[in-house]
Amino acid sequence: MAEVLAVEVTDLVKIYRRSAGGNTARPRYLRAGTPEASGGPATIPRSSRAHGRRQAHPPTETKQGDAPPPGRADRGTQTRGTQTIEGQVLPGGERAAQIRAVDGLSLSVSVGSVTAVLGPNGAGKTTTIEICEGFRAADSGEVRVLGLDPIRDGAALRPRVGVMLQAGGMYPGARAGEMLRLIAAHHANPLDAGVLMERLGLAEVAGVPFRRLSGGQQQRLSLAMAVVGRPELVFLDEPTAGLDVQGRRDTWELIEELRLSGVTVVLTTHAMDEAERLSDQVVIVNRGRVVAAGSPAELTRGGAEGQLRFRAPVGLDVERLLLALPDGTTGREGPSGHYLVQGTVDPQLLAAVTAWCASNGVLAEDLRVEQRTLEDVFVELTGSELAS
Ligand SMILES: Nc1ncnc2c1ncn2[C@@H]1O[C@H](COP(=O)(O)OP(=O)(O)OP(=O)(O)O)[C@@H](O)[C@H]1O
Repeated sequence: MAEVLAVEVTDLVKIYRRSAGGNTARPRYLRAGTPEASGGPATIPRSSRAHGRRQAHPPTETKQGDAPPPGRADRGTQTRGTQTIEGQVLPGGERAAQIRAVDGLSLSVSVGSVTAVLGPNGAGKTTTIEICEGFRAADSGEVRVLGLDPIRDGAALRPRVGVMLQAGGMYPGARAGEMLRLIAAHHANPLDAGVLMERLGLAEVAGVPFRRLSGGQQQRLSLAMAVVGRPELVFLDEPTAGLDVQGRRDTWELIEELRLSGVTVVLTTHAMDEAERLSDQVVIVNRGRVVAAGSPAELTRGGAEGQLRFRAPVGLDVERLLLALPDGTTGREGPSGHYLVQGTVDPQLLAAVTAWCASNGVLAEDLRVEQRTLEDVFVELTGSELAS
């Protein structure tokens, strides 16, 4: 029997266009903000979160100077950060840059599963999620959410889908408890708002206006608003970013409960432990494309059977070390003074590494055998380190 998919994205492309004079339009949260997406009223966007939480869309890596000057080549392509940026001269001589934020991305999410979307900053995660939420239009590709088109069928999807944005969708002056009850009132069978506030450690700030909540409290409230309507599917964009230990735990427990009750969860995160612990499927995105997808076990099973790690003085000649090891063994230094050797880890490999160190006067400290981790896979595929 065919697997039932909650989200299906095929060959998605999203290009942001930036003219020299201005920014690309932000999503129209007034028309489709978090509460509205959950069946609530229209909402007011905030340009940024308090307490350092970043905007839904930070300034792009593009500078005005990236576009070629008039009279030279019309187009120039370069890669900056994680995105491809194409300079372009518009008719009339205005300079523009195009950023391929999403570049042929495909993924699918089974009903009742938890999917974690990982990727370096600027990889295209939020853009993809916002297209699935119906807040942004794609340039091309196919998106189906619960079998429907997120924009055309937005009205039908709103009561069924919960959304937690990175920013936006809140009335700054409304009290936390009022706001949650308001959203709950727009749903046929909501969770008890008071109980949910209690669960997420918000009971004591129920009477505090949104703008006076701490960053972590604002985030917990956003999560509560995404789930209060008992959605079938929730999109959570970095749900634990900036939360304290208790906040992370509360959020994880809630996500685990959602999964147990059959809710499909799609979340973005930079935290390895979160992805590993919560998700049935991990999707790694880099430069607007999916570079790997599978369960944490499937992703970490591939490649080397194991690895050796040790600490030693910075700048060892890893090439020479590898010449002394069995064929097929790979290795690198990174971060400085930390060495990784990957291959078939057996007593011979261990002996060869220690023999090479001994003959080169190197004291290998903290030498240990490890299994490949999700972070190793991530670094291999994207070349970037995840924040933990
Ligand atoms: N409104 C916009 N206008 C122009 N460029 C944008 C806009 N929104 C996003 N971008 C650019 O598109 C690319 C992908 O951004 P996106 O927010 O989807 O990445 P992300 O993977 O969610 O990153 P992060 O981990 O930092 O949240 C980045 O280069 C970003 O600067």
